[in-house]
This record gives sequence, structure tokens and C-alpha cells, in this order.
Amino acid sequence: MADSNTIIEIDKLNVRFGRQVVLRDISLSVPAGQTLAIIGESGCGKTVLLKTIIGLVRPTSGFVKFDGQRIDQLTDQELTRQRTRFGFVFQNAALFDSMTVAENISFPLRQHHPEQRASHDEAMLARLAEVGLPTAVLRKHPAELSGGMRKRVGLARALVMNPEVLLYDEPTTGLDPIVSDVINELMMRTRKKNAVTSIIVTHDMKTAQKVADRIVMLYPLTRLAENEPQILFDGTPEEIEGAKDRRVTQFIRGEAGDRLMEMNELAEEVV
Ligand SMILES: Nc1ncnc2c1ncn2[C@@H]1O[C@H](COP(=O)(O)OP(=O)(O)OP(=O)(O)O)[C@@H](O)[C@H]1O
Repeated sequence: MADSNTIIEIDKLNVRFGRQVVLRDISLSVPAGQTLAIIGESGCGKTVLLKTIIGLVRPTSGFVKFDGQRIDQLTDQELTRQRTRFGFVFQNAALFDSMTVAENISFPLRQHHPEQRASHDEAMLARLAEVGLPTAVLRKHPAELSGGMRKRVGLARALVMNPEVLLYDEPTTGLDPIVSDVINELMMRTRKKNAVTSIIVTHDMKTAQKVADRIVMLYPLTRLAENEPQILFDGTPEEIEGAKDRRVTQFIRGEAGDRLMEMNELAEEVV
């Protein structure tokens, strides 16, 4: 239930694309300052949930409230203004290839505060330092950087507007374990320094365990009966370790479980 500290409230949210229902009856309340990890297997609707929170996907029914306002009831102008209170760290960093690192990081400032041009460089340099990148990268283009560096540039860009909420979509996907852990540490440091609310969509249990103070696990609707809740687990990283639901334990341990049997059955059908 929402209380006075709630910054994001999701209430009985349903999202359907054509005949495919992706999210069913999702209710979640996120207090300000929380770091929430949303986990679950590929295709269960994690990214759709993230997009619904920022109004990129419209609910079929139910709603998302940010700071007490229903996102689906905002005008385009209001939505644009509210989005400046969010920072997004996209899967694959989603940097502009034709821009330098400096231009990428300061892009949101140029878009939203062109009149404050004089302070852009200072803000951009502070964020670059915060993500631990040297000034030598400023003139480079994204293609000249490693995947881990691109993610850091993406984080610096997300931070440059001093967001109240940071949304991360698969922040460590495609990175080696060491660089993944650097990103984990950066997410933790960012949270300490900026008092933000963070929502991290991830497959990476190490990230969820280390960075989050709450983990929510979604399950694909195609694998659920009509009356089963789509949120299989909602609790702390310690609590998920003791989870009894086999679908949760298989996910956190990375075990194929029933899927192996399904694959074998399919293979037999093909033969
Ligand atoms: N705009 C869209 N139009 C139609 N279907 C969509 C759209 N966006 C997502 N979907 C479908 O919704 C389902 C959930 O997608 P989503 O990207 O949220 O999964 P996910 O849990 O984030 O998966 P992954 O971990 O692989 O990124 C998928 O079946 C996808 O094809």
C-alpha cells in the first residue's frame, strides 16, 4: 500500500499488446530512496514495466503514479517535464554514435536547459569524475570505448540532470564479471551520493543481491494459471535466499529445471 514516502505507485496494472497480455494485475509501491531490482526470465515483462513507469507504454488498465500523479493522465508537456526527474541507463548504453562523450553526457542539459550553457561543462565534468572516467575520453566517440566504459558514460548522462529516480535496464548485460562488478559498485556509490530511488531490471543475480535492498521477481504469464499472481517473490536479498518456490530457487541458482524436460519433449516431437 502507498504511504507518504511512496514515490512510485503501481496499482492493478495490466498491459496487453494485441492479444498478448504481458503484465497482469501488478501492484507495487516503491518508497523514495529504495533500490529495487526487478528480476525474471527473458520475456516476462520487465522492460515493459520500466517503460510503463515512464509513460512510454500505456497501461491497458490500472495505473502508475509518480509523486502522486497518474502518468497516463499527464499531457505530453507534463510528461516531458516529469521525465526530466528520471535518469535512464539503457541496455547497451544507447549513446549517440555521432557525438563525442562530452556531447553525449551534456545532451540532456542542452535539451532542457539551453539557457544555462555556461554551467554545462562543470556539471558534465563532475559526472564524468563520479563514474570514474578520465577526461581523456571526452573527445572520443562511443565506438572507441569498451562496453564497460560506454555503460559508465550512459550512467554519467543519466545523472547529469540530478534525477530523483534512476531506471537501469540490464546494466551489466554483456560485461565480464569484473567490469559488471565495477558497474555494481558505481550503482551503489551513486545511490549513496545522490539519495536517488533506483529501479534495476536485471537477469544478473549478483547485481540484484549486491545492489538492491528489495527484489521483485516476475514470471511469464504464459507459464501461469489464470489465478496465479505474476509477482512470484517480493522481499529482501536475504529473504530470496530462503525462498521455497521452486521457480524462484531455479532462477536464482540458474537451473534449467523443467525447461530441460520441455526441450527434450519438443525434440522428441520433432523426431
Ligand atoms: N511494443 C511492443 N509491442 C508488442 N509486443 C511487445 C512490445 N514490447 C514488448 N512486447 C512483448 O512483451 C513481452 C515482454 O517483453 P519485455 O521486453 O518486457 O521482456 P523482458 O522481461 O524485459 O525480457 P528480456 O529480459 O529478454 O529483456 C515480450 O513477449 C515482447 O515481445
